[in-house]
Amino acid sequence: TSDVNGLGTDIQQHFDNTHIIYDNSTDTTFLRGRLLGKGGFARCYEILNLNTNKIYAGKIISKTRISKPHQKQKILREVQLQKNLKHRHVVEFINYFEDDSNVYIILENCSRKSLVHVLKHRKYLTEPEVRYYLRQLVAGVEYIHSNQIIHRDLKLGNMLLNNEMDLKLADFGLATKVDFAGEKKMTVCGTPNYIAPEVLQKKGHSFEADIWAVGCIMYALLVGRPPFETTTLKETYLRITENNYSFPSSLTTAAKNLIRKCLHPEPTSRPLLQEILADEFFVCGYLPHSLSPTCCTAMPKFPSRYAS
Ligand SMILES: CC[C@@H]1C(=O)N(C)c2cnc(-c3ccc[nH]3)nc2N1C1CCCC1
Repeated sequence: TSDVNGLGTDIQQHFDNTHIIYDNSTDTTFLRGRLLGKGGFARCYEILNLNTNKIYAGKIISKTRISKPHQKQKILREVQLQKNLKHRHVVEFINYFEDDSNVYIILENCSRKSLVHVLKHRKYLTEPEVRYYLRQLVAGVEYIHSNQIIHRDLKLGNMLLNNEMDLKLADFGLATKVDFAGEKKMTVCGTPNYIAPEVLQKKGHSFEADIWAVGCIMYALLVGRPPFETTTLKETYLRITENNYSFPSSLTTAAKNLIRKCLHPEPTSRPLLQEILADEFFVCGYLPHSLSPTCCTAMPKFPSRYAS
């Protein structure tokens, strides 16, 4: 490809001019780049804004896939929930527009993908790394909860990393807005990955369901697999309702204690987000304020004075 707009061929490499996307609401032209993956109805691509030469991530949903009104409503709800959120650890919503064939959701690019990819390379992470990621996750969840939003699908695949290794909370496809204090949601339309017992049992759920997921995420990062994973969904759901999980001996007491608190079967007995950050696990261990990108593929060596 020729060097268009002085971008340099290193960036141009993923884009060709056979897929031009035009947003007439902002008179912006994009080039569609490489496929990043699929999420629900959407096919996700890297896209290049030709007006600014900036790269974004685009969720492109064919209108044939959302022909039924409730399917279109679901997309519009996701956009409604995400568009007003502005926080360092929540994926930035850039724009939403349509053309005759597709609906487009333009989002911040997170070039280092998700913690799923990190764990694929690393198997499991060191405690300092888990503190680093969890602190940012909790900050992002604190922000959305303060905006009366429950994410309801916190999982490694929705914890994305930008080029600077900042964690960004993604995918509000199962999220919901709490309309009044004390409101309990009775259903989720979709299947959360780290689903809390009260959601499974349809006993009414709220913000505490996200705390349960934080506990599952912490376990998965330290152990390399989720706490309730089995070969069948039915068996996994049985273990969740029975609160049946165990720790490998490799985990420290502080880590086990915090996970246990987050995975309490009684939602109101789980810690608040502020209490998680004040927990012994965070306070009595090294919390790096930055992480090298090499941590995506290789175990870091922290200065020995910061043992664990
Ligand atoms: C667009 C959907 C989703 C997402 O929400 N964002 C913000 C995102 C950003 N950059 C990326 C990205 C990956 C590699 C470079 N950028 N990916 C994102 N994803 C992925 C795409 C496939 C599954 C989830």
